[in-house]
Amino acid sequence: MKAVTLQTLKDLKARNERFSSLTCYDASFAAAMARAEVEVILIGDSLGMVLQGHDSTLPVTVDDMAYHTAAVARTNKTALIMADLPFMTYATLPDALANAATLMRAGAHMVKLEGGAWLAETVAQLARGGIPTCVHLGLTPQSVNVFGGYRVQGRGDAGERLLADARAVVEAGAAVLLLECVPTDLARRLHAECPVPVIGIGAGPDCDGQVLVMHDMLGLHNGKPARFVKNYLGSGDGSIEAAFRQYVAEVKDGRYPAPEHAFA
Ligand SMILES: Nc1nc(=O)c2c([nH]1)NC[C@@H]1CN(c3ccc(C(=O)N[C@@H](CCC(=O)O)C(=O)O)cc3)CN21
Ligand SMILES: CC(C)C(=O)C(=O)O
Ligand SMILES: [Mg+2]
Repeated sequence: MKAVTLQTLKDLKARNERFSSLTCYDASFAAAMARAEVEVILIGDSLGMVLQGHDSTLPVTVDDMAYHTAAVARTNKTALIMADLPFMTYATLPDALANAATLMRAGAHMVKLEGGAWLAETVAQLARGGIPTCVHLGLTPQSVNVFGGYRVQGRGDAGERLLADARAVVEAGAAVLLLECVPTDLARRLHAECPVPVIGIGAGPDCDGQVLVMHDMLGLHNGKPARFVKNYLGSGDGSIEAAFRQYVAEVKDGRYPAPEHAFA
């Protein structure tokens, strides 16, 4: 696969073609994802839960994120590499710029931030400084204590507010949007009007890309998996690489996500 850039994602969107994304935190899995041609790798702050064993993403630091981003970037030279800015590391503009720079130096090609319209100035300043952003909307796990749990977001009036947030950050220069755990109809409406690529997780099929936490799609989770999770281990020859390949194929041909992976 040729190296994936933001332009690649724009070209795929223009042709209404789907692309795949998985979280990844280390060099060996990153190499397998290169072989399986996963287009976008996310070094997610979910590493606080799946690697470190915390019960939320809040304890994760920029140094944690830089360590895992560097490991991934050493062995995967083809995916577009996106890294999460962790909890409270972009609450002020100077912090956002300095912390995003740390992740870019570690090997990220773009950073992801959770929030809405209030991020507009941050997104604009990062873009001016040469750092593309993905804005994560809907179920933003860094706000789990505000939500009171990991629950579907954007039902009813909250859906209109989410659309307004999306418009504000795109206007400010967000390069990509990520929609987590929102009703399929809301994702469809946003996707229909959005000029930049939209990645979904638990947002139904009408997104440009899909993302899953790697551990989830390999069947490793503590307790009940979220509705959007599909286990790909056991695909093909049973290897981890075959699981990645099957996921990529199913995202591209629309078999994933099926209605049972989405919220009506
Ligand atoms: N392993 C893992 N997978 C993830 O997808 C993930 C993490 N960790 N850590 C950070 C966040 C937390 N996320 C979560 C966690 C739980 C649900 C969940 O259980 N959702 C319910 C929604 C119930 C409802 O409101 O109707 C579900 O049934 O899917 C969703 C996303 C997504 N992220
Ligand atoms: C669930 C995805 C979108 C994420 O932000 C993460 O893995 O941290
Ligand atoms: Mg995250």
